Amino acid sequence: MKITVVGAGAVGASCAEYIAIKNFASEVVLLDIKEGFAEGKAMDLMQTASLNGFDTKIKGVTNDYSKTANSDICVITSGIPRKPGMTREELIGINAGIVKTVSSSLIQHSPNTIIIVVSNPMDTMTYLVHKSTNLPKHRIIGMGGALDSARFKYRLAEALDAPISDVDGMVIGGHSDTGMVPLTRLATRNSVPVSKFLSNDRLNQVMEDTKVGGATLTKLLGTSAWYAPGAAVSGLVQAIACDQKKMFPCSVLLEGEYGMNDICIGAPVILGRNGIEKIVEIELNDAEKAHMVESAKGVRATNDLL
Ligand SMILES: NC(=O)c1ccc[n+]([C@@H]2O[C@H](COP(=O)([O-])OP(=O)(O)OC[C@H]3O[C@@H](n4cnc5c(N)ncnc54)[C@H](O)[C@@H]3O)[C@@H](O)[C@H]2O)c1
Ligand SMILES: O=C(O)C[C@H](O)C(=O)O
Repeated sequence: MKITVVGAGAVGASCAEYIAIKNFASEVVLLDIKEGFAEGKAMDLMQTASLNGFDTKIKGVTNDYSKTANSDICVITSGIPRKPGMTREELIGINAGIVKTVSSSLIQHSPNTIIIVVSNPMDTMTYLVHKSTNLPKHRIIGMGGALDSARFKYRLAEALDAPISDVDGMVIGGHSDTGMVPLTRLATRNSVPVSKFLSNDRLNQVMEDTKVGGATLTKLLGTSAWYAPGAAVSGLVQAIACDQKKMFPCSVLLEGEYGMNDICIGAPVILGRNGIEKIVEIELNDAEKAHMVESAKGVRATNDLL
């Protein structure tokens, strides 16, 4: 199993590290445009192999796509991150050009690859990859919902004063400060709806804290987060590589599902060796449906900027 990660910055390197530590891939190629940067990150990571007990070979290359040839999965993290006070949508001007060029170069060398898009604004970048390549829809996956759901579970566990392993929950919709749809109605602690333990006000607080999860970290760090994003990407990569048939909310091209067409937005999918093996349609109530419609409006407005 060969995996390429484009962008050896904070998220790309973290993602490569988690993939290696989980020890399911034979090779990870880390590619960056900055001379020597990916080579340095790869060497540093390889020097953790004996300490962390993995055999995955991590190779770094400067913009040489021939070294990515025949990758089973390619992850795109190249592009600029936001600074405090910015929205993800403001990154479109620079990141659209990068994502378009990078996806085309990847496909030239790995025509059968599955692409995972991470660069922001992620739903629009995923849509761009659909529009600018001829890859079938099941081979283009946007990562956002897996991260947002992890943050939702963190906030739920905090509110419940419970271990995170007791908590389950999912965030669908657009990966933006206003567009996320945390499904509080369906969240549980050991199969018991969380509304049994938390007031509506507390649940609303959890929902709002989840939606601004990325912005909160950006304010604290001065740039956007990387550990949880890297771990979330590695989870998707592992589900595909190991044919796990796991369910994650991912940005996926909808063709009628959730009453939407011609948009990439977060919805639950089953991930296995073929990429997106199924889009799961869950029954939403009227408020959740309205939330999804609003979320899609925001994503479409950003798509219109392409
Ligand atoms: N979808 C998500 O949930 C999620 C989570 C975190 C970050 N992100 C996004 O991921 C992107 C990367 O974030 P980061 O913190 O790793 O940024 P970073 O600046 O640390 O790393 C980005 C890397 O991309 C490289 N790069 C730029 N143009 C390139 C090109 N044409 N080819 C190859 N490499 C190129 C840069 O040299 C840099 O090393 C940002 O757009 C950020 O908003 C998305
Ligand atoms: O917040 C960001 O800009 C980065 C990423 O989308 C995140 O949610 O951490």
